[in-house]
Amino acid sequence: MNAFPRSSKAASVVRYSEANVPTEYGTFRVVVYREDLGARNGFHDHVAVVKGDVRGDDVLVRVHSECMTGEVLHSMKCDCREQLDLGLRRIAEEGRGAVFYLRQEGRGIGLGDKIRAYALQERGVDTVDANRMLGLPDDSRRYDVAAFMCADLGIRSVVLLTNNPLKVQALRAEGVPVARRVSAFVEPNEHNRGYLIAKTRRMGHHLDIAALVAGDHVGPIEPMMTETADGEPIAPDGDTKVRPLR
Ligand SMILES: Nc1nc2c(ncn2[C@@H]2O[C@H](COP(=O)(O)OP(=O)(O)OP(=O)(O)O)[C@@H](O)[C@H]2O)c(=O)[nH]1
Ligand SMILES: [Zn+2]
Repeated sequence: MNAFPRSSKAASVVRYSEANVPTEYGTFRVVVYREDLGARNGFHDHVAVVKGDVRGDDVLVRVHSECMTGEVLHSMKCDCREQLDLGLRRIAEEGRGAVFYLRQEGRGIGLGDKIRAYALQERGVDTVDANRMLGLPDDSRRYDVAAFMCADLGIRSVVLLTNNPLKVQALRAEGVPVARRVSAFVEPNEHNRGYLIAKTRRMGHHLDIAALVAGDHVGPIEPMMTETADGEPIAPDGDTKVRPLR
């Protein structure tokens, strides 16, 4: 049995229900993990969207945080919906992997405060400073539930689809072996370019900052990069299991 998660909060998570769900990317096993938030706060239903037999090593995983505006309203202020689609599509292509859909809207501050932050962003404040002006953390997300899901599903190590180095670190801190990172790059649009620049400059996201700032087409160079467990970039053909993004 896997040793992770390390955080004690995951003690309040149970595998609650599961069923097959057909999607436009094929059929996935949808497994709901219910997190008990205590008598006053109810619960969160987090979801593992699973393809194939994920027991073992080097499983392609997208750990995704809820974004109601992007995913439901098709807001163009962020890249969340396209990244969720990318995750499902890539995992369907691999025939094996999982998207963990975590209910931590707005990098953990919730929808109400994310929209307060958006109101500040309308006045020119970037995504990080908007949270700070509200007295809220830059990013208060937790990854213990993702670690719990990995252990429960028999995932021993992951190939993580993300641009966010903190996500890699946070998962490792929870004891999840991240074998390497694969870029979750999606093409920017006129509304989310500033947001992507802020995430790159201020949160260290692995994106092509020069092209973003210049307003150029952001090409597929960076998405073809992968990293070793130590964060060293390796050539895309260094590992044939994960194909470069298109
Ligand atoms: N507070 C705040 N949250 C935002 C803003 N824009 C998007 N979000 C939230 O940011 C989160 C993005 O989650 P992810 O796509 O999983 O992760 P990420 O940190 O962007 O890293 P990637 O794995 O590279 O996508 C979601 O919870 C969104 O609701 C914003 O301007 N302010
Ligand atoms: Zn979003």
